[in-house]
Amino acid sequence: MTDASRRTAVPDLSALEARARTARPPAGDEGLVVCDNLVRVYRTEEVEVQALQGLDLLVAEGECVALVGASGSGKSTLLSILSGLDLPTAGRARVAGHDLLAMGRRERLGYRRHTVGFVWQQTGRNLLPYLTALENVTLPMKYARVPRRARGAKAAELLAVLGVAHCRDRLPAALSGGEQQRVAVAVATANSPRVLLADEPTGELDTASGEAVFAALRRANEELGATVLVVTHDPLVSEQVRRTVRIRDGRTSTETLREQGGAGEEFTVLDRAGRLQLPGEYVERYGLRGRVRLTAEPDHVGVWPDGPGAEGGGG
Ligand SMILES: Nc1ncnc2c1ncn2[C@@H]1O[C@H](COP(=O)(O)OP(=O)(O)OP(=O)(O)O)[C@@H](O)[C@H]1O
Repeated sequence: MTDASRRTAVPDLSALEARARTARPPAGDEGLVVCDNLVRVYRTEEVEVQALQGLDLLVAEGECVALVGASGSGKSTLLSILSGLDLPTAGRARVAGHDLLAMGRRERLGYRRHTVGFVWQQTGRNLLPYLTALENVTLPMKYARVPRRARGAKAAELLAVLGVAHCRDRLPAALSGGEQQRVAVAVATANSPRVLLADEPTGELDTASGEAVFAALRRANEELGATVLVVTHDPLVSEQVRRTVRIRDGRTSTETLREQGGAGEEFTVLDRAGRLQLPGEYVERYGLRGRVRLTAEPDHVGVWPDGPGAEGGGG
């Protein structure tokens, strides 16, 4: 088969682009967390910051996903939106059937109480300093009107599952940073949320404490059934989860999928409109600037630098 005939045997690029634009996953197979072209613009009097610039993300129920990316790439902004604390400027965000852009006050309160749990990086932000570990864990259940006896039993069980039963009657000030974060995971999972969000939960900890906190997040995922999204700069965390999503300039750019104990395979994310971000390393290596030439091959798409003799010069 000649190169030319090979090229005509596959759909041309505009057909592929049109197909990607209209592609929608079948109803009911959407994933527990769905972000579609999510935009968040912060406006102050002097500046406008586009923290999220059309971010797409699909997370299935039961996954444990690490979100990584350079400082300022939009990770915390995404987590704030998913937690129901912040509102996106445009796009679509659904979590467990809740439309995060359209929720009223009551639904938002219920969402934050029952559907999502949150662990912050700063240990002091997660726990009330004047309550013991056990009391901290029972508090969200009190707001959710769980009967008193059931609250105590569930809180004690959670602390045991997360390896901090010995901390139950101590105030946060009498706990190590790692213990405080594990108690924070217990607080965040007290009302059995479908989704547990954690923003750099091991960021302030030494390696051993970080490992213990990550083990607690894993337990929340594997034993308590929460879908976990964890923002992290910690390779210890990102290398131990099956799926790591990299955010670059307010968009999901690459994903690494890893089989247990194995090396990861990196994928680039294609959004629903057919757009993708080439890794900076490839852009540099092949001198890709401004316009590039695309070729539709039978089993792949080639990207070529524009310019004389470009095709065949490396793509
Ligand atoms: N309240 C705000 N007002 C204005 N700009 C903001 C606000 N919050 C975040 N930003 C900006 O939005 C962009 C994304 O910030 P974000 O905190 O989401 O990034 P990040 O990836 O979590 O960074 P880091 O890893 O440093 O925590 C940054 O440029 C930041 O300065």
